Amino acid sequence: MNDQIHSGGSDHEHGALGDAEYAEFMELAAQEGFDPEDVEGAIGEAGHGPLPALAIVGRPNVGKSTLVNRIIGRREAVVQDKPGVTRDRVSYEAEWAGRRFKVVDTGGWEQDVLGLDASVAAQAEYAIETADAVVFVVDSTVGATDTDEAVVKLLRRSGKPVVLCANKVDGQSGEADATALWSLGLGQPHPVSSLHGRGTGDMLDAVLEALPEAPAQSFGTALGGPRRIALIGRPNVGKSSLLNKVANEDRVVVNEQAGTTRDPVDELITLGGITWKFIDTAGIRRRVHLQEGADYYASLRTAAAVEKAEVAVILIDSSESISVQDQRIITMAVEAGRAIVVAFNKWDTLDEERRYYLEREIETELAQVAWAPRVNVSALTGRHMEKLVPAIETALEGWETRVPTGRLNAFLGEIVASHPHPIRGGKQPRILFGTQAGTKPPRFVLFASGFLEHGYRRFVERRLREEFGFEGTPIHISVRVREKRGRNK
Ligand SMILES: Nc1nc2c(ncn2[C@@H]2O[C@H](COP(=O)(O)OP(=O)(O)OP(=O)(O)O)[C@@H](O)[C@H]2O)c(=O)[nH]1
Ligand SMILES: Nc1nc2c(ncn2[C@@H]2O[C@H](COP(=O)(O)OP(=O)(O)OP(=O)(O)O)[C@@H](O)[C@H]2O)c(=O)[nH]1
Repeated sequence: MNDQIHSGGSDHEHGALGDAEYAEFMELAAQEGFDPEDVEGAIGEAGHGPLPALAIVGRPNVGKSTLVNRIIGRREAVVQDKPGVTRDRVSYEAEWAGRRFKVVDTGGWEQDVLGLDASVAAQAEYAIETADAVVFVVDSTVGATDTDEAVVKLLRRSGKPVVLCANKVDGQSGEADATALWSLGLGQPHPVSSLHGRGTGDMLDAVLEALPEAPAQSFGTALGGPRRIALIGRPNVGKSSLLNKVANEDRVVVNEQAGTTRDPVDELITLGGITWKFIDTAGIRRRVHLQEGADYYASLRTAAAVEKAEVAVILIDSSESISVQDQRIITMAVEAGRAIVVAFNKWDTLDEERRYYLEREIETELAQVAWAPRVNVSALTGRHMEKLVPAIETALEGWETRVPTGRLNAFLGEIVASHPHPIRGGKQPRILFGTQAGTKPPRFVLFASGFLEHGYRRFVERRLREEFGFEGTPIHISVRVREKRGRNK
């Protein structure tokens, strides 16, 4: 029998809405003919804070991707891209028994470039760094291998809760193979068939027990610790130099082996009178790269740093053309929903001509973050270092901005009146009302009488930015259509 993974949103999250605001909003939605449960679900979905993260770890071919697909409730393979390339997207939202969490997929990563053990160790390391709990998948038809044993050591050392998935137990006869995995010393093996869904429900129940309600690294609040910055960019753009410059001291370069547990990698640095936490500075300072798979490790580190940060400072080498790799890094930060500052380094090297071309490149290549504050700096000369902190503050401010529902609806009413959606098939879809259900980054839910075209959504986003700021932050807009109950987008 198949376990039913999606159980529907039945929790009572109000998102960023206050109690009175929420009650008023629900009344409005009911008047307009929306199903209250659907509206509540939409607000809960858009309004949630950072979700706890569950990583799926295991050797190649044990069935990680199949399991991820099953958990997130999708039939097609998650990972169609070739391994070896930076994967821009590694986490997916999932829900089980009314609880939401992120699933971090470590399948399909770079197995040809790295040796098997190195690749699996890197996955495990990434998972340990970013996850709140881990599902360790073993192919029970094969049994525990040396590679599996090595991963177990890493997982044990991390202290993170681990749920052992004995996969490929497609029927009763496989149960004995699962039982044999007690030998790994990770506690009870959960017999599962990711392919058919057998046992996944019981395993997910165990996962929910292991997974904290909120991530260990919840976003800084007024009371929380220092704001967290990820300083990211492709190799050689000047990350170490910039870090040294802002910290005003020379640092020891640390040589690290991937797959070893590291000592503190984050660093507190006081800038502009405020203490900030720079994430994974060890990775930044690391100079001696492994020859093979260096890009792979670099991108894993970047992804991990972005996961843990609130704001990403993306460093670009302005002396060189903006590359696909720069764009991938930007996409990673945007998709993770982080506040973003773009810093153009090595400004001291620019002549008139390069400056001209750089402006053109920015227009064409960096359109996806046209809203991010830009600073032109030189880690070498110290040029404009003092502009970094204000830019970071601006981005964080945009990231945290919340527009009250009343004000938002006045604004939506105006744009609907002045710029109605084009008529399609004799009908004119209208935005009826909306609310900003979440912040960090801002998340809006619009309720409409019909499908809103992509171009119109873009227009609404542009107008939202003009009206309310949101500098330096991605914005999420989801749309609920009245006729189609329970459908998003
Ligand atoms: N019989 C059986 N086969 C399974 C099960 N889960 C996965 N498989 C098969 O095992 C193979 C590998 O599955 P994937 O999900 O791609 O494995 P992976 O661990 O993500 O592999 P990498 O992406 O290489 O790391 C596929 O042919 C799956 O169909 C299962 O529960 N039972
Ligand atoms: N002219 C100039 N050179 C710079 C500047 N910032 C860094 N560099 C040089 O660029 C090179 C790379 O700098 P790093 O700080 O090592 O770059 P990184 O991004 O940390 O590099 P990885 O460790 O490979 O990721 C070094 O030779 C620096 O001296 C700058 O503002 N101007």
